[in-house]
Amino acid sequence: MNVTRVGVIGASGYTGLELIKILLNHPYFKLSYLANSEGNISLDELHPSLKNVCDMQVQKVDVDDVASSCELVFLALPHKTAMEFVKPLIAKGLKVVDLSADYRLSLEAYEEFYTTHTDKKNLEHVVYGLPEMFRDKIKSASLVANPGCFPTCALLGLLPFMSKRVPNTPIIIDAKTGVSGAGKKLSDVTHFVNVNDNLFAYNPLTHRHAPEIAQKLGVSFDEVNFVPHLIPLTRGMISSIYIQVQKDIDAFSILKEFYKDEPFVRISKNPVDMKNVAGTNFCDIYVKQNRTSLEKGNIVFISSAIDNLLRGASSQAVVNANLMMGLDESCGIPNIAYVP
Ligand SMILES: NC(=O)C1=CN([C@@H]2O[C@H](COP(=O)(O)OP(=O)(O)OC[C@H]3O[C@@H](n4cnc5c(N)ncnc54)[C@H](OP(=O)(O)O)[C@@H]3O)[C@@H](O)[C@H]2O)C=CC1
Ligand SMILES: CC(=O)N[C@@H](CCC(=O)OP(=O)(O)O)C(=O)O
Repeated sequence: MNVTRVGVIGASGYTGLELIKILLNHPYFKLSYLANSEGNISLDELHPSLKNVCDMQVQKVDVDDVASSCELVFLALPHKTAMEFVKPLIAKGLKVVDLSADYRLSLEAYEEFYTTHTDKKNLEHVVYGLPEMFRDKIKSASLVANPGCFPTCALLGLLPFMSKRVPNTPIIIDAKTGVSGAGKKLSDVTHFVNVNDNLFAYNPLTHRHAPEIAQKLGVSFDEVNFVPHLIPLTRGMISSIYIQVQKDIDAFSILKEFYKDEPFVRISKNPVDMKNVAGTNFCDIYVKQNRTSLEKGNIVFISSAIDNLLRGASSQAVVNANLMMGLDESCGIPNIAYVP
């Protein structure tokens, strides 16, 4: 099997570090290029945890250097910055997995919830990188938009039940995330003193991930009631989801059948937790239906858990890269949780 040379731009960030850790152990990807905004620094100066593990240098990003060093590149960059690099990298024939939100939405929704799009051309052929939805398209994609962490967690919980949903009833997603979801930049909201011993909702019903969830479910933004909460832990995400479904369905059987061939979705008979997926690409899902029939149908409670930095970002990105390079999607992907 040929080895593919890969690069990470955004190597100093949280998802960049997770990418590096996975790629260093990957049997068919060779980490060949690392960059951040300033460069000229060794990887172990940026990430002391990698001392005596990897002695690579981190460069200031240069598109020609990326093109001569890699066949595939991961962009672990902030929104807006990512699309500035996608354009020239795709033009040079590289395959790109973009972890930012720049290519996840339609042009109209992106410009409403983010900013002006500067690379409309590549929006036309991008593939949304949720393998359970778009596996075949990902295999032939040159540009993959890696999903957001909340959308990954919510979509995997909701997808099995959308065909049974009572039309025009609300979809309610109450989600909790660890603080690493905000990236390494400092802010008052994510300051230790604000987060420690605390729990609060933010951007209720207006968060930028609601349109991403709605578009992939094929429903309107108004039907998705999404409220994220910040919780005082480093990594992990859990979504408590409520939807109304047709009467007389067997929710557990539907969930099991829907994911029976999926390597990275585990169905649980008990409510799921964050710890059992931390450090892995798994999404664990539990479902419970309310037996009391409403006039139109029953409420179903779905609980889904992921590691926001891995299934919500970096390990899902490497699964997508595996598919793009014709590899088994499980190749090099972490599957043993940080327990205890
Ligand atoms: N954290 C998470 O759980 C998730 C994050 N994402 C998305 O992934 C992307 C990365 O997130 P995250 O790792 O958390 O972010 P961080 O803030 O931790 O890291 C951002 C990285 O981007 C680099 N960077 C910023 N501007 C430039 C530039 N102009 N040129 C080169 N490098 C630059 C930074 O380098 P420097 O150190 O030099 O500033 C840093 O390496 C974002 O789009 C985020 O929304 C997606 C899903 C989950
Ligand atoms: C705690 C926290 O701030 N989390 C981020 C989600 C991070 C993520 O996955 O989203 P993107 O890839 O779309 O940036 C947020 O709520 O915006």
